[in-house]
Amino acid sequence: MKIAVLPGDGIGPEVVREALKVLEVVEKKTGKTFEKVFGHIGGDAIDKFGEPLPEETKKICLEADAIFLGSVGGPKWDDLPPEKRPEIGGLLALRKMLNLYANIRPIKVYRSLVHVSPLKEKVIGSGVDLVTVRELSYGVYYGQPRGLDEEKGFDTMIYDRKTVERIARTAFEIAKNRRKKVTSVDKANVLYSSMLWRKVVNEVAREYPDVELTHMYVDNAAMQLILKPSQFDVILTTNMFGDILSDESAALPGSLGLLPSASFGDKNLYEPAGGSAPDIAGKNIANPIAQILSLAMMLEHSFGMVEEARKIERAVELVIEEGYRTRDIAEDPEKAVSTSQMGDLICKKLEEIW
Ligand SMILES: NC(=O)C1=CN([C@@H]2O[C@H](COP(=O)(O)OP(=O)(O)OC[C@H]3O[C@@H](n4cnc5c(N)ncnc54)[C@H](O)[C@@H]3O)[C@@H](O)[C@H]2O)C=CC1
Ligand SMILES: CC(C)CC(=O)C(=O)O
Ligand SMILES: [Mg+2]
Repeated sequence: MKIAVLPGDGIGPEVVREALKVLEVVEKKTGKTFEKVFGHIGGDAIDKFGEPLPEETKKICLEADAIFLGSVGGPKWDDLPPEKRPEIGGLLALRKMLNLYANIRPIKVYRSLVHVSPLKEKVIGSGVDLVTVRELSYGVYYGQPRGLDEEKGFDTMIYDRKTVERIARTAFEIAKNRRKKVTSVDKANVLYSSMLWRKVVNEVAREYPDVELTHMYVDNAAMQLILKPSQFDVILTTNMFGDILSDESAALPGSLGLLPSASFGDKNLYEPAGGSAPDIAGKNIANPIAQILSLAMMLEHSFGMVEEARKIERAVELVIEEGYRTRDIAEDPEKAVSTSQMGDLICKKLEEIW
């Protein structure tokens, strides 16, 4: 069992370190060992190799059974030409290389965090448990032609039938095992690519008569997520809309530091939904939970370790229930625990409940 570990930039190395501590507990308890091969991506790789996705990193990823990533980017590299930047030349290039077509971002609001949410208790307390299924390898982040000069910048949003069918099936399959509701989010009143999206999603829906499908325009969906988040079960959407709406969904429990993700393709990749958080990097205050829950998703989806994944989720929930908080979710920042303390607390709890 080989894992490519790419900590990346900003808070990436800090939160990956905590997740690997949790993996150590799993190894100790199960007697299974994972080979971890570390690689460089993003700004970290630019500084070391002069490019955001070096050949060595590609090789490490292709030889691994799963990829575990922190995050990339930061102000230091923002002025590089587009294709050399950590985000486009690093992360997006890696996603394309691995054909990562589906990005799964589940979010739950823990009961003990209801009051941390910026929303009123009567809105958030009614039960929020949703998953964004985001198309990850096409759409406006990849469409050609695209270009930039002093006078003009342009991108192209393209979706073809095959791509929409594939991600729609992923969403319906996930919904089958949940509350059986898919909300497909598009902008089919304006965008041609969304018109095709909606048509194809309707066709795929016929294969899943037990799953209820509704369509929603993205502007309304952004509002409904805040107004009545409990109406959503599975949100099926495009690359850019999913990027935006999933960050918004992280605001429901109160922090991006709680939102994990799994991306499925030729190889699976696991990373928190948030970025490198340069505003808090290097201070040992970032929330490691998104990275730790991404680890749980990796154990479940890449290594079939479902029980172990549930145990990690339970340990996280119990530590939160006991009142421990990193600064992003703390009512009183003075009482917040650090990144490494939160990692230790989760490890200790995991050992206790194993
Ligand atoms: N997957 C990736 O590697 C991503 C990379 N980025 C890159 O990250 C850099 C910063 O981008 P931003 O727009 O600021 O997005 P961001 O997601 O890094 O941060 C947004 C806000 O959420 C907070 N936050 C994020 N993760 C947190 C955590 N674990 N604990 C506590 N607070 C957390 C940050 O402190 C910040 O206030 C940019 O270079 C951007 O391109 C952005 C999104 C995803
Ligand atoms: C480089 C970005 C597209 C990453 C991002 O914001 C995301 O995947 O959520
Ligand atoms: Mg994003």
